[in-house]
Amino acid sequence: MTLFVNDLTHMDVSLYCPERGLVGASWHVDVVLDGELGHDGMLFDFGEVKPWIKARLDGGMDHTLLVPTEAPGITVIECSEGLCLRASQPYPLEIRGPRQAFTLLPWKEITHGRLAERLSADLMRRPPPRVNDIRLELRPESIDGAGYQYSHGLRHHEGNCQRIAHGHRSRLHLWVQGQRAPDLERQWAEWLDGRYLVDEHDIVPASDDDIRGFLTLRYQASQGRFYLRLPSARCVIMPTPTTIEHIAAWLAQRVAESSGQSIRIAAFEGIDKGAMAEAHP
Ligand SMILES: Nc1nc2c(c(=O)[nH]1)N=C([C@H](O)[C@H](O)COP(=O)(O)OP(=O)(O)OP(=O)(O)O)CN2
Repeated sequence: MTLFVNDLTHMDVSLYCPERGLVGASWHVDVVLDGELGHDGMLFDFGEVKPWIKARLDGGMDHTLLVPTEAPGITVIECSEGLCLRASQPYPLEIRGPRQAFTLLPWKEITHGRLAERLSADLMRRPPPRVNDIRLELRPESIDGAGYQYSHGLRHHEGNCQRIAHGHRSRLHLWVQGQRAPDLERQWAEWLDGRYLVDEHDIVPASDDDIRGFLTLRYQASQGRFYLRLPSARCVIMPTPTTIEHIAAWLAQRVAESSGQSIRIAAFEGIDKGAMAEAHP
């Protein structure tokens, strides 16, 4: 018997890409299970399959930085924080943090198809009773308008969002005088795409960095110590934590000031959730 659960949960990660650098990603998670029916006529109670798989993903790859360790220019070593990733292309980057904030993949590049195979195999290591195959699929959200892929970390978050390099692929909706403004949406999404969103309180003042055009961020959170150094040109600095509420309010204000118009915004954080804000020039 085959059971399926579409859109069981979402995965939000950042991945290191030798062509694009640090990139945020979000996927729908669809799952198919094969096995034998029990005396209750079920393969696996939907009420149990969902939390079982979500817990395995949340405790594993979700909200980690995915690192293709065979990609050119990558080194990963142990350090006092846990692991240290250094990359030389497309720009110099260093990220340090506790081990659980990284997923190391012995590959040259990361594709969501390959990740899904790996997750399916991980789930099958300890399958539930009567389940003899699990196939998981990671499905990018279909975004017909403007979208962008950003990375960030929330120092004050008690859960996995404290990890300094996790991210999202997000829609952006803007309204001017009650009408959606697709050109403006595209313009701002393009500007944000591939950026790291910085809370200015996390920046380590370092004059050398300023001169060389780099930013260093450092903070301590409940999972451990985090560190990130990357070119300032890849960053957008905000005066607040980069929660989606602050991103929405800050972006609405920037768009209003630059366009000279009153703006309403829906800023998504990954798939199907986010914050709304309004601003006036
Ligand atoms: N009110 C807010 N809550 C949370 C924010 C936020 O900005 N405002 N941000 C986060 C994290 O950044 C996180 O990356 C979001 O994680 P997500 O996976 O979307 O959250 P859940 O694990 O709760 O949801 P699932 O998609 O069901 O896994 C967290 N909270």
